[in-house]
Amino acid sequence: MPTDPPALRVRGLAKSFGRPAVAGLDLEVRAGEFYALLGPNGAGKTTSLRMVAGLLPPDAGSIEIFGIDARRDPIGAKRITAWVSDEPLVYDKLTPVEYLEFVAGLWSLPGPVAAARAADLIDWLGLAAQAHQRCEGFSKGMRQKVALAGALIHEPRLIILDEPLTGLDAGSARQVKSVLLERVGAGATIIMTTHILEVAERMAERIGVIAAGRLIAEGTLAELHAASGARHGTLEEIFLDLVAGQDLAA
Ligand SMILES: Nc1ncnc2c1ncn2[C@@H]1O[C@H](COP(=O)(O)OP(=O)(O)OP(=O)(O)O)[C@@H](O)[C@H]1O
Repeated sequence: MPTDPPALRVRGLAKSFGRPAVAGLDLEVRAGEFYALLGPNGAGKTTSLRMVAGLLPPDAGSIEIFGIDARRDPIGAKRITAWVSDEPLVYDKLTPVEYLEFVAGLWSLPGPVAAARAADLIDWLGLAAQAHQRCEGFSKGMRQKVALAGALIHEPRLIILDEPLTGLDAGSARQVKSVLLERVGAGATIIMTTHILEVAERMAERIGVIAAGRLIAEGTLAELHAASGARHGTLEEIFLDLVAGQDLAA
């Protein structure tokens, strides 16, 4: 019986900026999974995900999104993928409602569908009070929420987020987390980088650890604990142990 393809399958992904940033990354994320990608600063997380999202050409390697070869068919891959950067880009002169209408138009969503989804996202992300104000006066956190709503409006199957909770206050972080969990509940797959280990620990089904452009460990929290030399089972202990081991091996 044929098996469904994974949400993401990356093999031998490489990118160098003079020196290697991503050095032969292999990564597989299952359909419907919430996957957190951790790693020290400069480990290659953002570079890897930018290549997956089609924003940066790889030097080598393959990327498949739900079985679509993203290098051969970038448009097909982008159609089912969302990318949310940690530097949100929204159009200052538009209001959140106008911005969502605009993005929905790019995806050719029927008007009533777009309006219903926009209303839900605005409500879930706590943007109702600003829904008709221009984005130009918004804080970084508010822009981040508008950008997230824009990325989700076409109901992508794979949602890739780079540090989505950085700079959000506790209330906004909770709203974003619950929207993400709602999407996973509805069948989407999420890959998220974070330095907030508690978020990875609580939300992700599996966690991958990248160091020096390679995946050095992967699994559930229990599996990572077993693979590390950490005595205690907190993700912080495990992460620091795994990364320290990598430094010695380098
Ligand atoms: N456009 C670029 N030009 C030159 N070097 C780059 C560029 N983008 C990334 N790099 C380098 O590639 C390496 C990996 O960077 P990347 O941003 O992918 O790491 P990261 O794991 O996301 O780090 P952080 O946790 O600090 O965001 C770093 O050494 C970085 O300086």
